[in-house]
Amino acid sequence: MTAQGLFISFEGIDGAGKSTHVEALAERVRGTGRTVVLTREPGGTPLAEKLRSLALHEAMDPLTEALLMFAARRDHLQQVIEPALARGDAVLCDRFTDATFAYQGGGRGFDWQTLSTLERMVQSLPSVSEASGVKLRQPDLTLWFDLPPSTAAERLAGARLPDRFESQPITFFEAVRAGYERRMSEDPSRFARVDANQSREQVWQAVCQSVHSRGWI
Ligand SMILES: Nc1ncnc2c1ncn2[C@@H]1O[C@H](COP(=O)(O)OP(=O)(O)O)[C@@H](O)[C@H]1O
Ligand SMILES: Cc1cn([C@H]2C[C@H](O)[C@@H](COP(=O)(O)OP(=O)(O)O)O2)c(=O)[nH]c1=O
Repeated sequence: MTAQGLFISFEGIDGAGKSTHVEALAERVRGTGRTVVLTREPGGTPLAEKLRSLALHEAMDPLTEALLMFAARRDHLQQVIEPALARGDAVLCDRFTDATFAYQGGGRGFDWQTLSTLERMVQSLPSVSEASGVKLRQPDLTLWFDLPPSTAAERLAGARLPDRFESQPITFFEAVRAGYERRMSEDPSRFARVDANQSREQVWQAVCQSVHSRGWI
């Protein structure tokens, strides 16, 4: 019997504090004896990293942007995520599909239903039987680092050079945050909302608590 893989995604607006905790959580999960694959979206494969650099730096219309995100995801799923889960590894991913719904859907106002159609095309798993219907690859847990956009902007000021998304106004990030909220309401049990408006140590405790309560660390 193969061990079951574990898939955890990290989400939130830019500057919410996700990246600060990814490596530490990876270390905790490694401590349970699992191999950890630490990755990110858009990106995670040579092709997807090229698509990332286009999506983050070139001007384009919202449909092109959404298609690039899903094209990068498709390659990432096929080359990295699915093989890792099949081996029984833990995949820790800095952003996944919820970011597309939040940024392209919420932030850009791109059609939610079209994103759902693309999600089904890109993330469907081979069905075990016809009766079992189409299953989609989704994270086992999504840690949503929730922070008011004004606080995130303060944290990011001077921290790094802004890309096409990070240079957006606060109203854009309010809409992204609402996108995450909507996405969580559609599948609440998959999400743990982490109050990111606390000290690093308190946020870390909340992250550990969410993963520990599921028996994974
Ligand atoms: N709890 C916190 N309190 C204050 N600053 C923080 C906190 N967590 C992270 N930061 C800082 O905020 C900035 C953005 O954090 P980062 O982890 O890069 O965010 P993200 O990956 O979500 O964009 C970094 O400079 C980081 O050091
Ligand atoms: C995965 C994904 C990311 N994004 C955006 C969110 C971020 O602003 C940007 C890159 O994400 P991120 O890796 O968090 O940026 P950084 O390395 O600067 O912390 O891409 C989308 O718009 N849609 C998506 O589907």
